[in-house]
Amino acid sequence: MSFRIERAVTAHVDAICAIERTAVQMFREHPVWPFYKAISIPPEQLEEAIQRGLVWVALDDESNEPVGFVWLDTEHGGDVIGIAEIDVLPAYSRRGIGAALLEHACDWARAAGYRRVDLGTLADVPWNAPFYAKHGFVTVNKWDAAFAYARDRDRENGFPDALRVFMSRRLSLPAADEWTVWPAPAKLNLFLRITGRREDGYHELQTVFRLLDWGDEIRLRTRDDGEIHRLTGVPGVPAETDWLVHAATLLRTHAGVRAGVDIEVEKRIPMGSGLGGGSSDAATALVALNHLWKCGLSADELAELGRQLGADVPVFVRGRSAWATGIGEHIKPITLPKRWYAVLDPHEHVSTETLFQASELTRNAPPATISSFASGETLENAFEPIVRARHPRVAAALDWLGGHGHARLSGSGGCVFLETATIEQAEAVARRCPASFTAWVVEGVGLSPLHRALSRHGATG
Ligand SMILES: C[C@@](CO)(OP(=O)(O)O)[C@H](O)COP(=O)(O)OP(=O)(O)OC[C@H]1O[C@@H](n2ccc(N)nc2=O)[C@H](O)[C@@H]1O
Ligand SMILES: Nc1ncnc2c1ncn2[C@@H]1O[C@H](COP(=O)(O)OP(=O)(O)O)[C@@H](O)[C@H]1O
Repeated sequence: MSFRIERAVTAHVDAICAIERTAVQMFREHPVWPFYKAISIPPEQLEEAIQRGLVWVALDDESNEPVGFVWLDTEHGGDVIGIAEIDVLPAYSRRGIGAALLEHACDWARAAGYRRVDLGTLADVPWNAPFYAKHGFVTVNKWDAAFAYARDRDRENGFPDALRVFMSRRLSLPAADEWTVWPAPAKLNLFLRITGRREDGYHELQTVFRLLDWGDEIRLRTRDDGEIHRLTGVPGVPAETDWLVHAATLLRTHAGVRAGVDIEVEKRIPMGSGLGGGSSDAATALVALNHLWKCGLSADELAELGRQLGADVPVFVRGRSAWATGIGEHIKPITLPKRWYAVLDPHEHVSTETLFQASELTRNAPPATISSFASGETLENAFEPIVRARHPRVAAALDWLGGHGHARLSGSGGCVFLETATIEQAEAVARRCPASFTAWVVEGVGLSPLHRALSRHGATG
């Protein structure tokens, strides 16, 4: 039997839950059984982890069905990542599938700049602690402050503490000629008002950019020959027009760099959706390559290069949820409460340029204030009436979501969203989403995942 490891997709959720249910039967005779019997993987949490690219499956090459999986957990924070779960169907054990999954996850974590992988397991089960020990994990003092988070979670779950052992494996940073992995987060515009038009046709606006803990994944590997190659790309976007390539080329020229780069992208942010995917990809290329190529450009210089690429690029370069004015380039970081979002994709490409040209667009709105936004008084999006009139599918998505709370359009659309105070509320809305739309749940963040990655990779900027 041969197998391959791939990123899990939403369609794998049921199979993964079934693998876990089958694998747990191996503990029937173990004192931990009453606990394991009572809990199982929450499918919604698994789906969110899959959408964030944190789950991989081992697929049987013949059946193409998952026979094992590994799930990483970023809750530890800083440069530490956790293994939330790893399971292989008992019928497929002793074929190296578990080891391959473990190595795959550790390789990804290393490329993403993580310096340590932690896990909690059972000391006395041969396929638990001894298996991890064979793969470079060492048992740590479980009372160490670094494991307080894991101990708390065990306590919340009622896991019998005496059976638990925590293990860690150190990871080295990728060498200069190895692949590195960088996030390109999406954004939502929590409101958008147009206050004027400049002589060059660009519009003066006010908006709040909320960065999300979800987005595209960019892989970069520097080259000595100065060439910029996009190896896997954005469907429907040729390399010559890809913002990633534009950003890399602009930085290389501006900073007089001799090196080049290989680029791969895993596109998750729908294009032309108002979630800023192209702009964020460009910002990630600028910020990550500034580090990898050792250009030494300041955040101001990078943001200015970003502005030359597009109005939305600077906020992603700065990496903070922000109040923005000008054409979107004057950015003031803003502290927003912890919130989740149910985001709906009506599968409608909306042209930003066409909307900005619409005759019915309100271009002379009075300026709003941060306090009018914070009080909930200013939450409108100037594009919404026009998008509603021109794009019935987006209107239908707004109407459906509006049945659950205050539905909003992001940027020029077509994605729409609803803000909630708890993850469960967002999940409850996403669960009921009609099949004609795609819904998912994302968390808003203050600091961009790109900048967290930059710190992990040892940069200060
Ligand atoms: C509407 C917003 C809100 O965040 O986002 P999206 O819906 O695109 O995500 C942005 O303002 C979009 O920014 P971005 O997508 O970077 O715009 P650009 O590529 O610079 O410009 C695309 C076109 O939109 C128009 N444009 C853009 C920004 C702006 N402040 N005034 C404009 O008039 C210009 O006609 C330009 O030709
Ligand atoms: N790396 C990229 N990712 C997404 N879109 C890109 C990229 N490079 C170029 N584009 C082009 O930019 C257009 C706008 O993309 P995007 O930023 O996703 O939308 P929006 O501005 O609505 O948030 C796409 O339709 C696509 O043609």
